[in-house]
Amino acid sequence: MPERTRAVHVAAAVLRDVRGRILLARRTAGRDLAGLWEFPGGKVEPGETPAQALVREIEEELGIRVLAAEPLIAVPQAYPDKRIVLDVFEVTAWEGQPRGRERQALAWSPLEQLASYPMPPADRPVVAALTAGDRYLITPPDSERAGFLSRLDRALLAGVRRVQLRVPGMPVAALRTLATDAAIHCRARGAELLLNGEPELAAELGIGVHLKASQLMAASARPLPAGLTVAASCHDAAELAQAERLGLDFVVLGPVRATASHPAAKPLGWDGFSRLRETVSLPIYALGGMKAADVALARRHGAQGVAGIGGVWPR
Ligand SMILES: Nc1nc2c([nH]c(=O)n2[C@@H]2O[C@H](COP(=O)(O)OP(=O)(O)OP(=O)(O)O)[C@@H](O)[C@H]2O)c(=O)[nH]1
Ligand SMILES: [Mg+2]
Repeated sequence: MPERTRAVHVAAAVLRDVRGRILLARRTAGRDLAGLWEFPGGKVEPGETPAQALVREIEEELGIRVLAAEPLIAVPQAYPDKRIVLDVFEVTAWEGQPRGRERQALAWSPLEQLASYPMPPADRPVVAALTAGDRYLITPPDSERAGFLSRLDRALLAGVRRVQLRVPGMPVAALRTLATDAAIHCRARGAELLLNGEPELAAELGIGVHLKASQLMAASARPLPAGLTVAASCHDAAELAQAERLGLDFVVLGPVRATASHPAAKPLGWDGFSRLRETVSLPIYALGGMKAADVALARRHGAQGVAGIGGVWPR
């Protein structure tokens, strides 16, 4: 595939019924990716904005009129024969009753069953945006224990659903105690805790693990059983490919911007982030100079959201 093939821009809709279920449509025979389930929508035509294409496609495919929609996530994805940007909107108001006007099957899926529908690769980050947290908090290296747990509680109250406990150099006994306490606080708020770099201790405690890039590249299989989250730090296409091959749940990719903590690393920028994002279908958090206020910007480049130490914690 030529490096600079222009991406096909696709507008697609998340429609929710009164029970919060999400509408999926099945791609009909004879088209690419036939039989897979997708978010209804289609290609943006010349002269149209993505929002206009959304309204037209949803009318054509479902016979309803979109009245209001907000951007959710735009996923750049490379397929063997083309590149697309899957630009997904949350439709917040519409008129009419959806029906398959192109003989496509429709299904209303509860959020927790979305991931069980076979979908195209570009849809995995969309499902993750609908079901997983938009911020991935990484603990500061000097986490002092008492102060740390109350700070963690504040973050959980602010809606954080994923936390990585990273305390370089802490002796394993102290780390076990801190991780146990942090896991209890996270669980109480429906959040998950991942332990940086210590798969054995994570398995013992029944929590997830976050692998360093070197551990990722040395691994030949997921270090934890299914049901426990495995994530990793990635910086390039080779690390992303390895994470996808091992079936990891998500990764962080960066640095997107220059950071004081890693002054030597060359920043990817958002364009660099997008070009790497499209090579895999893993959910990815953007790392490096991120603030909580950058979530929407990150999602416009196909990230689930932002990961970070300083800027992402509530003050
Ligand atoms: N609508 C839609 N398209 C998706 C999704 N995921 C995904 O990879 N795509 C890809 O986006 C591209 C455009 O979708 P489409 O075939 O619906 O385009 P369209 O409605 O304009 O139809 P047409 O070209 O058959 O007339 C296809 O290559 C499709 O495989 C998704 O969730 N929804
Ligand atoms: Mg379509």
